[in-house]
Amino acid sequence: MTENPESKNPGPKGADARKTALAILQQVMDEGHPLDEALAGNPYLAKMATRDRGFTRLLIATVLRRLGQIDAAIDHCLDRPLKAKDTALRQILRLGAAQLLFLGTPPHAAVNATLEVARGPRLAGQRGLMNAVLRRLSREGEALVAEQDAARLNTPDWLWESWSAAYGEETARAIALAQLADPPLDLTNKTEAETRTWAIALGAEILPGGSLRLAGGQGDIARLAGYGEGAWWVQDAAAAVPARLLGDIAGKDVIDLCAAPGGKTAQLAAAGARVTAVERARGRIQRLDENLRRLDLAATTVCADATRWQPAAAVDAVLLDAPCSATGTLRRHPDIAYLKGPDHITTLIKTQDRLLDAAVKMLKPGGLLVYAVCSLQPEEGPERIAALLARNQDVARIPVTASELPGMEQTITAAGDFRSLPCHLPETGGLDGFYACRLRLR
Ligand SMILES: C[S@@+](CC[C@H](N)C(=O)[O-])C[C@H]1O[C@@H](n2cnc3c(N)ncnc32)[C@H](O)[C@@H]1O
Repeated sequence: MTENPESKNPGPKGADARKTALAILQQVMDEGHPLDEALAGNPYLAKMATRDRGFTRLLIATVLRRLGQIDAAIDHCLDRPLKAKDTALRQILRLGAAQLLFLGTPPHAAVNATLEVARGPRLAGQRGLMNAVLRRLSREGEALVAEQDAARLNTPDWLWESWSAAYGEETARAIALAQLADPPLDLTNKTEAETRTWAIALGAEILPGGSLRLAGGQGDIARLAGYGEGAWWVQDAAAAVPARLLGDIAGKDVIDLCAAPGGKTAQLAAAGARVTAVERARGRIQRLDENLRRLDLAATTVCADATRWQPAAAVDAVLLDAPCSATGTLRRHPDIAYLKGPDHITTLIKTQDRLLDAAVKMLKPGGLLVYAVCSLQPEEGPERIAALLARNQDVARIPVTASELPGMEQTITAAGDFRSLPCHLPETGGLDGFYACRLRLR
């Protein structure tokens, strides 16, 4: 097959993984549930053998990541378009196509197991069509895929247009292609001095910035060396940068706004700050507390809306990791491309502005604020900062310098902000798309 990052994967023998994949895909694509929630809420997935669970997840992720290519290939094999009401037929064909075109599943296994999913009276009349399309894909699929523009087809128009305008079409293409790959697993060490020790124990690569990188698909991370000891936590290498931009915070009072599940809270606490972590979602605060307990790190946690909450006294620094569209994390959350859209951004930027105004009010004179989002959309990043600087002359940007991010210099913008792209550090497996800006209250 052409330019496939996925390895040959025959999948399990029975149709159970495919049936589970179908149920989850329908929840996401037909009912609009976030993929993480659909995965977590599925009663069969947790009971599957590790290998079958891995295959099910990969199958769903491949359909979502390669949706444009898959749909174009299916449409090519149809004499007339599917009816809008034939949603189950469409999803089953997508699952079959993902196996045939991208997962290297042997054709007879992919076709037979996919048809098995369609057993039962409801889809009985459509099995002939499914069989014909899947068999045609197994014959012509490789040539079809070779002709396709993967970057453009798999990127919805709203993202393509936004990325092309913000970064240029060549970079938009590189971003789109980088988002197709299964992401690596990055870890942040609790103690910088132990980075090499844990890199050796885990067989991990040390990235610029100090994150440890393992291949993706590790399964249960609690089985990895160091988890039980609380030596590290999972955090993309780009997500680890914003907290570092606060510099030496040992002994300082730092507020972490929008804190759960606590990757950045852990960084701040491990750096020796007195941390107050503010999070609106009670369930997520519990997760944050559990994470800190495992890591043996301390922070004061507050369940509150950060746009209204104020500390008893102004602090030295605030880290605001604002809620955002998360379009920088499509390789981990490929559902976002289809569940979010420009309307969401319009709503999110109002919250981001309110959070920024609240965060500035928490600072002592001379205090630092780092604003971060895991979004590639300029409206949620530099445009929010431009708007803040225009309405509040008491804050000024403190540009990030190359000496602060050795080996990651390409992530520093002309204005001195941090802007990572999924196509950065390609030789090591890319980065999540993050934006961060550092400001000081005069
Ligand atoms: C991007 S996530 C934060 C990730 C976290 N900083 C980390 O590093 O692990 C955004 C978080 O903001 C929370 N949130 C959204 N709006 C909020 C608000 N108005 N006040 C406090 N928390 C909020 C969400 O519940 C979510 O947990």
